[in-house]
Amino acid sequence: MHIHILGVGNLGRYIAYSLVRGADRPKVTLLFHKKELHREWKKSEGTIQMIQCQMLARPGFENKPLNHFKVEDIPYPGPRAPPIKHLIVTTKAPATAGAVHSIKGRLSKDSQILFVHNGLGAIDEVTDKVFPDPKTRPYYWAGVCEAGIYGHGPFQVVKAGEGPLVFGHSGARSCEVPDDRDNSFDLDFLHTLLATHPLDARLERPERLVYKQLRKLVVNSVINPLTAMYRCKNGEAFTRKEGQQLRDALVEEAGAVVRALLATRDDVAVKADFWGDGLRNYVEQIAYLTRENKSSMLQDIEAGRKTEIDYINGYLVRQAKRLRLPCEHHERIVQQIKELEANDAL
Ligand SMILES: NC(=O)C1=CN([C@@H]2O[C@H](COP(=O)(O)OP(=O)(O)OC[C@H]3O[C@@H](n4cnc5c(N)ncnc54)[C@H](OP(=O)(O)O)[C@@H]3O)[C@@H](O)[C@H]2O)C=CC1
Ligand SMILES: CC(C)(CO)C(=O)C(=O)O
Repeated sequence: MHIHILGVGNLGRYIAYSLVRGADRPKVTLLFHKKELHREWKKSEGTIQMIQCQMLARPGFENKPLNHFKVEDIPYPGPRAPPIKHLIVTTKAPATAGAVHSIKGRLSKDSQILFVHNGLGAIDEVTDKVFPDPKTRPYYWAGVCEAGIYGHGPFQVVKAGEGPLVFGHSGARSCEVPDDRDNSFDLDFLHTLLATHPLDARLERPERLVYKQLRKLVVNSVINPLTAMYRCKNGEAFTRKEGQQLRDALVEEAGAVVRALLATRDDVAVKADFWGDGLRNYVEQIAYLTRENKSSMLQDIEAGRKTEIDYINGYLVRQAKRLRLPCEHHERIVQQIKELEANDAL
């Protein structure tokens, strides 16, 4: 088994490290899209290290760095780029379609792609811009990662929060439940992912995966922009007085859009999870459990990077427009975050 990783940032490094620590020990190749990565790779002496957060205070007790990786440039330097059979894409949502496009020539119907990113809509872009033809489209998997990972040193990542990687067969469009009879998946790839113990990878049926993606979308659509706007940790998103009404309105609007997206599903219990106090309490619980974290959106704003707002609140706004539902609070917050992006990038 040979797995390529596209998007060699925090999550990509964590997944690459976990794969070679897993029971199957696949060959793992990191795809480098810029020269700086080679410089950093040299500094780390060609190793990746994953440190458990609690071990940071105990130097000498960290996991050993691992050196079982190959690296390859994008574009491939040789005359004929070998095909990629198993790919894990861990770019941020806005970069995903462009990144996959840059290695399109190496992918085919025989390839398996696992996408792991926050938000929704990036897979739709890959389908539209890279693989519009279903006859040549790879088999898609999507994952929701509940662990918290941040960078520490050259190719060194810290696992700050435990959580599984929930994954399953994905449709070519977000929220689409793919045909169960499509069994063209690669059993070895599935087995390798499930055998990757540090990832705590859990396979879900497609409709359950969509449910998990939507729950995460709602959580991110409330916690991320509020923490970015108020420059606060996740815990404060629910404890501060300021913005209480806005927070409740965001939960309510997001719930209504998601319920409409699930309208064709006859699973009443699932739809009930996106109603009123239950949904609000769920978001509050995640804010509490991750209370010491800085959300990824706040981190992006602080670093002057583009955020994933278009794939989180922006996704909800686009769906609300299509379904003719009100979504003014999310629409406004998208604008506010874009203004912050523009100001902080100056
Ligand atoms: N870190 C975490 O704890 C978790 C992250 N996630 C989600 O996972 C996704 C990735 O997050 P994270 O790893 O933290 O983000 P990072 O920014 O650390 O990693 C993304 C990587 O993709 C690279 N990239 C950008 N464009 C391309 C391209 N065209 N080709 C190849 N690589 C490219 C980036 O490089 P460059 O520096 O050039 O931009 C960067 O190294 C996000 O959607 C995030 O929300 C989900 C759960 C947990
Ligand atoms: C769950 C949460 C809010 C944890 O920080 C997250 O996913 C993010 O920051 O993007």
